[in-house]
Amino acid sequence: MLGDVGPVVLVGAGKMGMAMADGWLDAGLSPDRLILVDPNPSSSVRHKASTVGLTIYQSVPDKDAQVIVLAVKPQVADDVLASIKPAIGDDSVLISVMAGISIAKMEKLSGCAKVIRAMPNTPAQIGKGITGVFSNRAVDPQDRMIADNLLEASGDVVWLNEEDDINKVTGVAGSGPAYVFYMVEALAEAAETNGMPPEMAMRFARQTIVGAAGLLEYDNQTSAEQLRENVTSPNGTTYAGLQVLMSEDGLVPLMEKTVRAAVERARELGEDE
Ligand SMILES: NC(=O)C1=CN([C@@H]2O[C@H](COP(=O)(O)OP(=O)(O)OC[C@H]3O[C@@H](n4cnc5c(N)ncnc54)[C@H](O)[C@@H]3O)[C@@H](O)[C@H]2O)C=CC1
Ligand SMILES: O=C(O)[C@@H]1CCC=N1
Repeated sequence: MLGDVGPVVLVGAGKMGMAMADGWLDAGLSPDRLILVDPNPSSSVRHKASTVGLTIYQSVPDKDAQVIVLAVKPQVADDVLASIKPAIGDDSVLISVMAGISIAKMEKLSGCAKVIRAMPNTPAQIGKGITGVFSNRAVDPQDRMIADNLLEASGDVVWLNEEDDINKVTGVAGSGPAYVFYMVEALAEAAETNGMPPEMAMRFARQTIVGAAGLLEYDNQTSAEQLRENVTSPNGTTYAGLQVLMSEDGLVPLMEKTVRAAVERARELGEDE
């Protein structure tokens, strides 16, 4: 699927960058068309690169790239945007997955005309991510197709109407996997409080979330609400538990506060410009 794409320069071979790179390689991107740039790659990334035949560069090679993907922390955005200039040609497309950093800032500091903001999540690593995407006007249908090909290797892709929508996607889906992993931790902790040994508590909590997520995927015509109701016997145990979780100060207001905090932080990261 990605046989004709590249060269793709991935700047930042960290958790998100490598999650996407795994998807691209699985989708047929040739390792010699993927250029990793990271001055400080982890040992697992170095191992992966040598296994697959990828070269890791200290800085961006002085050669026009078709696509440059920025997956570094927003805090180093200024330096990194200035450093990618040697790889930018007239037709290069810059795709940033950095939370908060605006298109205007990226245009200004990198000099790249075609800029796309994308917000993926780490399930990209197994092709089950979802990515929100927004581009500037210079990005044409051909560029969008290339971006779609790359991003679809990570899972679903949703093009957004406004740049601020990226901040909303960040708070819901970019950060969302962490909320679910924390739910596993919380469920295990509650199991322990109710008398289960720690190892057994984590085993039951983790597999319960894995199983529930699997059911959402397998039974994708059935709403989450219906799947919940399928578990809930009248006046049974689930009903008793949900009375707490669905109460006025239960999960909905907590989740609203959680997502609001993440969305506001995404907006703040953009304001530090
Ligand atoms: N981790 C996640 O779930 C998600 C992260 N993001 C975004 O992805 C970006 C990266 O986040 P993570 O992968 O979690 O961070 P990370 O810390 O795992 O990776 C960042 C990588 O950038 C490298 N780096 C630092 N300075 C560099 C430079 N000058 N040139 C090239 N590489 C450099 C680091 O050595 C590191 O390997 C952030 O902007 C974040 O907002 C977006 C969606 C989800
Ligand atoms: O925590 C963060 O800032 C990044 C963006 C979305 C997920 N991780």
